[in-house]
Amino acid sequence: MPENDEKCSTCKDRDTGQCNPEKCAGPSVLPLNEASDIKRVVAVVSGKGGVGKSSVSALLAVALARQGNRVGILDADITGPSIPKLFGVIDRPEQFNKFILPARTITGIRLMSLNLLLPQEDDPVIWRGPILSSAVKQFWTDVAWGELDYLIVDMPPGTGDVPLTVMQSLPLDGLLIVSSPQDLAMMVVKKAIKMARLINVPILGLVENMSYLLCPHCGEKIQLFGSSHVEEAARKNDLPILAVLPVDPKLTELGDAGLIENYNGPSMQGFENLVDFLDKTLDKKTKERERA
Ligand SMILES: Nc1ncnc2c1ncn2[C@@H]1O[C@H](COP(=O)(O)OP(=O)(O)OP(=O)(O)O)[C@@H](O)[C@H]1O
Repeated sequence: MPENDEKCSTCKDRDTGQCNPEKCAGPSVLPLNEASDIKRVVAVVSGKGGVGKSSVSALLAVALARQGNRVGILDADITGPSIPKLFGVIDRPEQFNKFILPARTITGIRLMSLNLLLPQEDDPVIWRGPILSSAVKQFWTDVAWGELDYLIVDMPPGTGDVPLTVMQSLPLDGLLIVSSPQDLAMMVVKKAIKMARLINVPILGLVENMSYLLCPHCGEKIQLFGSSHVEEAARKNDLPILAVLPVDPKLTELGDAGLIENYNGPSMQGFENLVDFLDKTLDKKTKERERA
C-alpha cells in the first residue's frame, strides 16, 4: 500500500497519520460473481444531497433501456435510498442458490437497494460507515445481475465511507457529477472531483440539474436558483458539460407516483444525448483496453 504518498491523504489513520489499508486506494477491485456479466459501470455522484442525483441515475437508466440496453441500478445510497420508490418497486428480492436476485421494474431494469430488504420501507438504517460499505460490496459480490450492458451506481452524496468504497472496490468506467446551480458555486463539487482524481477514477463529466424553469406561458428560461456556474466549473476542472436539465414539476410528480419510467418531458433529450456520449466514450475505452 502506498504510504505517505498523495493517495493516502484520503485514507490516513487519524491517530497514527499512517496509511489505513482499509481505506487505501490500493488495487482492491472486487471480482464479479459468476452469475453476473457487466460490461460498463457508471457511478452518479454529487457533492451534496438533494440536487437530483437519484433522479438523474433513474432517468439515465430509463434512457439506456429505451435504446435497447440491458440495465441495472445499484442503489449505494444506503441510508437514503430512493431508487425503488421512483420506480414503484416494492417486491423483496428473492434468493437463488447463494445469490440475491435483483428486483425488476416494469420495463425490466434490474434494481438492488437496501430499501427492498427492510421490513418497512420507512425503517431508518442506523449503521456505521464500515457496515454501510460492506452492504454496498455485497450488492456487487452477492447479487446475480445477469448480463448487463450498463450498471448505474447511485452514490450517497458527499465524500464519505461509501463513495470511497465504491470508487475503490467497483471497476468503475467513470463518474457523472450531478450538481445544481447553487451547489456548483460551492466547494463541495470540487471535493468530489478531487476525491475521484486522488483515487484515479475517471470523471466523465458534469450534469447540471434544476438549471432553469421554462415559463409555461412564454417559454422564457427562469433561473430559479440563480445563474449557472457549470461552465466555469467545467472550464476550471477541464471537464465536459454532459447535460443541463430544467426543473420539471412532471418529473417530481411521476417520481413520487413511482412512475419515472413514463417520463417523456424536456429533460429526456438531454439523457438521450448522454447515452450517445457514454456509448461512444466507453466504446473507445473498451477498444483501448483490448488493444493494450
Ligand atoms: N429536474 C427536476 N425537476 C423537478 N424536480 C426534480 C428534478 N430533479 C429532482 N427533482 C426532485 O427533487 C427531489 C430530490 O431529488 P433526488 O432524490 O433525485 O435527489 P438526490 O440528490 O438523489 O437526493 P439525496 O441526496 O437525498 O439522495 C425529488 O423530489 C425529485 O423528484
